[in-house]
Amino acid sequence: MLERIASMSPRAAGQRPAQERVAAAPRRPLAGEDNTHPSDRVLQLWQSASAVCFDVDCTVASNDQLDLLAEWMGVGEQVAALTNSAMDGSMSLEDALEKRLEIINCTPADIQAFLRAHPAESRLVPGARELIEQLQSRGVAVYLISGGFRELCLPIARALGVPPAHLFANRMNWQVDDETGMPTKLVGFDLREPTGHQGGKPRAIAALRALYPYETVVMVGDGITDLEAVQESGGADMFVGFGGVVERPVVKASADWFVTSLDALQDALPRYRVAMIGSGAWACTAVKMIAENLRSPEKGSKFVREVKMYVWEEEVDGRKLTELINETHQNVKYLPGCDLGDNVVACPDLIETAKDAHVLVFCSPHQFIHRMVKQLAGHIRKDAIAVSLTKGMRVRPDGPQLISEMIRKELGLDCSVLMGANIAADIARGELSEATIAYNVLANGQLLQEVFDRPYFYTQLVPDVVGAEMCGTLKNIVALAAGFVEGLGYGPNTRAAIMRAGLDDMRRLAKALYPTVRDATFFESCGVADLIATCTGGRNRLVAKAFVEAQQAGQPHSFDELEASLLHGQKLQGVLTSHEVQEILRRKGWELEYPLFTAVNRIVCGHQPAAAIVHYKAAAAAPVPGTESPSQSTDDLQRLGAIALGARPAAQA
Ligand SMILES: NC(=O)C1=CN([C@@H]2O[C@H](COP(=O)(O)OP(=O)(O)OC[C@H]3O[C@@H](n4cnc5c(N)ncnc54)[C@H](O)[C@@H]3O)[C@@H](O)[C@H]2O)C=CC1
Ligand SMILES: O=C(CO)COP(=O)(O)O
Repeated sequence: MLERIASMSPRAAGQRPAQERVAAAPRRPLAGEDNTHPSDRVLQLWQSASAVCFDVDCTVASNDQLDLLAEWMGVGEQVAALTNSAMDGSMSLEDALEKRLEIINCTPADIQAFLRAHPAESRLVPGARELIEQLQSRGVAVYLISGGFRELCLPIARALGVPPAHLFANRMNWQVDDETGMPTKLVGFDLREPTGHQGGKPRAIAALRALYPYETVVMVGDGITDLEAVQESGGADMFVGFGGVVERPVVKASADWFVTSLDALQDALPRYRVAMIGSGAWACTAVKMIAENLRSPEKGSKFVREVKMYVWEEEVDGRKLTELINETHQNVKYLPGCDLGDNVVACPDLIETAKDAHVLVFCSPHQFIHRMVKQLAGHIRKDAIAVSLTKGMRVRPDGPQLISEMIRKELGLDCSVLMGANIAADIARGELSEATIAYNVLANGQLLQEVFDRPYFYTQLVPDVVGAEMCGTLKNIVALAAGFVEGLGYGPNTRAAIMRAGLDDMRRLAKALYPTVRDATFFESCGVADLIATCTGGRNRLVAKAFVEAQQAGQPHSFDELEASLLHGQKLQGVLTSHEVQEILRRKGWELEYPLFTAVNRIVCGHQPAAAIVHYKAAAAAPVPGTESPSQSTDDLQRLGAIALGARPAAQA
């Protein structure tokens, strides 16, 4: 991720959903060709722009500000003639600026009075603020590059939401009073600014490109100095001529695209497609929220209304599940009774679902993701972004691989995660819930907030993808422990003790495997809140409790049997995760360091009875039948409290 540097950095290349990137500039329009409609190539460049530079006077501000100041000072006509000469190219920019300042001859007090009398908000070109807002919300860097003066342009930048650091303009030179040290008289302008010279705009753009890896830069402006931006190497890739305030024939003839309204540029911005990969209880709840957002009129200019959902096809009551969903707008098997919305389209074809999407939401049980990702490779947009709602990991010979890592590696996409205290069925009913969106690229996290945030679903941004994902993954093991103690009939003290011990294992293991993980992440929704929600209301807890109760009733059932009978097709993640995590602990020789995780795994594997959970340290240290457990030394047992607790490992009892 590229962190924002003084709010100036672009998103990392390839991490922003946008149309396909094109590096080469479009050909110059032929004489007489109609450039008032964008060609495909021009549209492609506009939609893939990583930075857009706007001229100020007569482009985003509805007049030439120096002319307006001159009018205010009573020398309007003389100055306007010089302005037009410079914009048409019949006089050099330096000369025109110098001469105009000489005529205006103002003081700082005159400028302040002028700005008070002409508030910037009332001088914006219609649609300028909205266009800039839309570009910024898509992660496009916006700059103002003016041949005018900073003193006059700053209020315009502020009114447009463009940071001062994104404004390139000339600076007035002031004579300073020797007595007071205050500026008094205008004495020309600072010639060191590139914008004070012919060819200054392409130079300013080249300087930006040297700093940031912008692939496509577009210049928008009304004058000949704006057109220069594409005429020198290192400058912009495309020039949009703007004739909404003044129409200049040379500019119109040479622009790659000529518009008279900024709305035309906004209308041509790409609208993002969102696709959901998964159709279980949480996937359906999430797609319901997404669909609500995509239906709302305010989102219409930015997102495509329809959201495709990949459904693992199966038959329900003799009908295909996808057909049932598309007919009833409900997933009758995994989230019955919940209206997903008429803009959700169920699709049994994974590639068909994902191929056009700019935002790919992964929410399948973790054991299926690797196969899906392999299938998708080479069939998705290169500029898409991904977010994973899946809680789980994969273990490879060289160590663990989180789902977000897998997506990033196999598909080459930036992948954020959304994790939190989110029991699907409760949120589907509209009950208030919170989630953490953990991002690598801030702008992508912000875009995801627009996709997910609902009045009953608040998201918080956290820059710790691995930390959030480790929380979501590991808490499923603790939830099994919580189910065991509940099934055993223990009260709140014991349940809280188990949750605390689990949180401790979670935090230490996350940090041991990924040293960048932040402690603060454990206080977010993805951390302690999800732990509480899952340990008190989730499916892992439910099935673990039933596991104990079945044993106590003398009718033991395996986890697989209980999953099938209690969850009706929904998938338990905790048992698989317990095995995966234990494999990591075993390989690293860390089994005793994480006693709650190890004890849960011993119980899940049948090496310990469920009752051993309340002596989890002893249970973790007990020998595993048929193996040489490294945890059998007296020192280890004493250190872990096994002897102090007086516990006798079940296998030996
Ligand atoms: N249900 C919940 O409350 C929450 C679940 N999660 C996480 O979200 C992820 C997805 O869970 P849910 O949406 O709840 O799913 P689910 O457990 O309700 O449903 C299982 C899904 O897997 C699909 N499936 C079955 N066999 C498949 C196969 N061979 N290939 C591909 N798909 C297959 C089913 O069609 C179904 O859509 C999990 O990692 C879970 O931990 C996260 C937060 C809340
Ligand atoms: O992750 C969850 C809640 O945030 C759901 O957990 P379960 O899979 O145990 O239901």
